[in-house]
Amino acid sequence: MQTDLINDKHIRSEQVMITPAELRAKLPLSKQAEQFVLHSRKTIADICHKRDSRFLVICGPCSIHDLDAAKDYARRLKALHERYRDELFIVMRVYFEKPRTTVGWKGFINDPHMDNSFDIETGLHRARELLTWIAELGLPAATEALDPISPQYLSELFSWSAIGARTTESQTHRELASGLSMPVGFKNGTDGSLQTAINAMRSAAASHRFMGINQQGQVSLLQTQGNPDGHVILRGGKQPNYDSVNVSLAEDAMREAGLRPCMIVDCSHGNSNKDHRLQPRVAKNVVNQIIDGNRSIIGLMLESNIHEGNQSCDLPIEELAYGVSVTDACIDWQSTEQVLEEMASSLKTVLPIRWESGDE
Ligand SMILES: O=C[C@H](O)[C@H](O)COP(=O)(O)O
Ligand SMILES: C=C(OP(=O)(O)O)C(=O)O
Repeated sequence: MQTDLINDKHIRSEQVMITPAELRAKLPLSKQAEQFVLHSRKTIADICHKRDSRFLVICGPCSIHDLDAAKDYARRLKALHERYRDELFIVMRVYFEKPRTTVGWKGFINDPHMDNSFDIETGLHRARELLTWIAELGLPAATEALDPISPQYLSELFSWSAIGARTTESQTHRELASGLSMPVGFKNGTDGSLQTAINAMRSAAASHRFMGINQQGQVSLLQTQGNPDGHVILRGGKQPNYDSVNVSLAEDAMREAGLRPCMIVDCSHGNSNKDHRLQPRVAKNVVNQIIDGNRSIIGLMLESNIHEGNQSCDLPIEELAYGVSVTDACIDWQSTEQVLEEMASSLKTVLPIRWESGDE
C-alpha cells in the first residue's frame, strides 16, 4: 500500500473486497425464499400499522458466532413459529454485527474466526450462506443495521432491522434506515433517552441524500424515499422503561411528535438490568399490559439461546461451550419455549379484538 503521510497516517492496510453484486451472484436467494422475505416484511409492516393483530416476537441469540448452533436454534424456533402462528409472528434474531461500548469482538462478519484475523470477506460469505439457509427454512430473520455498507450484501435476507441504542442518534444510521427495505425499530439511547428514538423515527421517515455504495461497489449518491414502517424499541437505560407508566409516557411523547404510538419492548438490556433471568418477568408484564387494553405495544424482543448465560468471547474457539452466547447473557431454550407458550395462550383471547379503527 502507498505510504501517504498526509492522508494515511493511521491506516495500516487496505484491501479491495468482493462487490455486493458478486456475492449475491455467488450465493443467490431462490425465488421462493425471496417471496418468503417479502411476505414476512409485509406481515411486520401490517403489525406496525395495526392491520394484523398478531404479536411480533424478535427472539434469538445476542450474537451469532457458531453457524451450526445457529441452524440448530433456527430449526427449534421454526417449530414454534409454526405452532403459534395464529397468535405470534416469531422472527429470529440473527445478529452478525455487535456495537461495543468500548472495544471487544465486533461480531461474526468483522471477525468470523474470533482470533483477530478480521477475515471480513469470509464473514460476509458465511453470514449470507446462513441467512439464505434460514430464509429457505421459512423463518424470518432480524438484525441490527450497524455497518452502513454491509446491507448492500445482506439486507435482502432480513425482514426486520433495529438501529441500536449506541447509534440511534447517528445521522448516518438514520439515513441508512430511511433507505432500508424492511420495517425498522429504533432503540432508546443507552442512557434511557426516548426522545433520541423518536427523533430517529422522524428522521428515517423522511427522504435523504447521502453517499453510499451501489451493488457494483461504486461510491454513489443515494436518494432514499423514507421508511414508513418505523417504531420505537423500549430497551431501558439506567432504569427499566417497560412498565405501564413509562409506556404511557412514551405514547404521549410519540403523539406529541406527530407519530402514531407503536413500540416494541426489549426484555433484555436495560429492561432486565442485563440479568437474563429477568427477561421472562418483563415479557409477562408486557403481556399483562396488553390484556389490560394497551394498544401501542406491537411486540417484544428476547435474547435467547440453546443454553443460558454467556461465556467470554476471548476463549479459544475450540473451548467455547456449544449454544452459549459470547456476548450478552441469554435465556435457555426451555425458558424460551415456556415464555412463548405462555405468551401465545394468554394473548389468544385478546388479540383478535385488539385493534379498533383509528388505532393505525
Ligand atoms: O447487546 C449486546 C451488548 O449489550 C452490546 O453489544 C454492548 O456490549 P458491551 O457493552 O459488552 O461492549
Ligand atoms: C446491542 C443490542 O442492543 P442495544 O442497542 O439496546 O444495546 C442488541 O440488541 O444486540
